[in-house]
Amino acid sequence: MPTREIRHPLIRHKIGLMRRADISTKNFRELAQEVGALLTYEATNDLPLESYEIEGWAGAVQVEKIAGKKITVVPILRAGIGMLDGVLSLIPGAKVSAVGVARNEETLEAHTYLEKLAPEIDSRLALIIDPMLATGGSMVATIDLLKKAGCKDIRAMVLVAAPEGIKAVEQAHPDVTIFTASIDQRLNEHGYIIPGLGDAGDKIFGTKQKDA
Ligand SMILES: O=P(O)(O)OC[C@H]1O[C@H](OP(=O)(O)OP(=O)(O)O)[C@H](O)[C@@H]1O
Ligand SMILES: O=c1cc[nH]c(=O)[nH]1
Ligand SMILES: [Mg+2]
Repeated sequence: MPTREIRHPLIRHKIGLMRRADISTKNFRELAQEVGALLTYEATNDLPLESYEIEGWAGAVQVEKIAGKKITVVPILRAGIGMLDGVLSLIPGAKVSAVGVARNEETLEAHTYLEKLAPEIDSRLALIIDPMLATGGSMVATIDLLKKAGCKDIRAMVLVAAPEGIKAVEQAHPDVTIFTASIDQRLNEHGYIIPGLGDAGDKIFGTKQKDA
């Protein structure tokens, strides 16, 4: 399914702030959660609703609720944790499935080191969150393992995506829609997104190196 770049003014504004080289850990963290929430709003736009009746202040009233779908949010550790509270602020009852994937900084290959999935994951909508989609290796590995566990409806939310990563995910998993706040220009020779955000995990956890 085609990747969706959400060009909402609030998102454009917040991503702009996140690109500053001198941004503080506090501000980067806050903005990652806020953009995570805004992407969640878009990524859940088509969830089916069902009507039911309640007793309102003026008598019986028809209201709506999300029909049937149970949701699991899947942060790709560690940087994905930086968007988790933003997503849960809109879907507070969602179960969280933690997936640990680390990218080898030399080979850029993704290595999965943790898989702690929610129960009945095969009947849940899975919302994967990770700030960065670079080569796409981490995202493809995560979608692979969710599909192996039986997930059928998988969506991915990333703050910034490189065209290379989008292509890799679309080729490996054409049924998965990517929601992103920005499609950036390219990857550099170290596999970092240009203009990008630098190392999102380091910025969220305060382990940022000077030149990252
Ligand atoms: O698309 P890819 O080329 O796989 O790169 C993107 C991945 O790299 C970063 O994580 P990293 O491996 O640095 O781990 P971290 O979250 O612990 O910082 C980022 O958060 C993505 O998970
Ligand atoms: O640009 C990038 C690429 C991978 N991981 C990051 O944190 N940033
Ligand atoms: Mg990192």
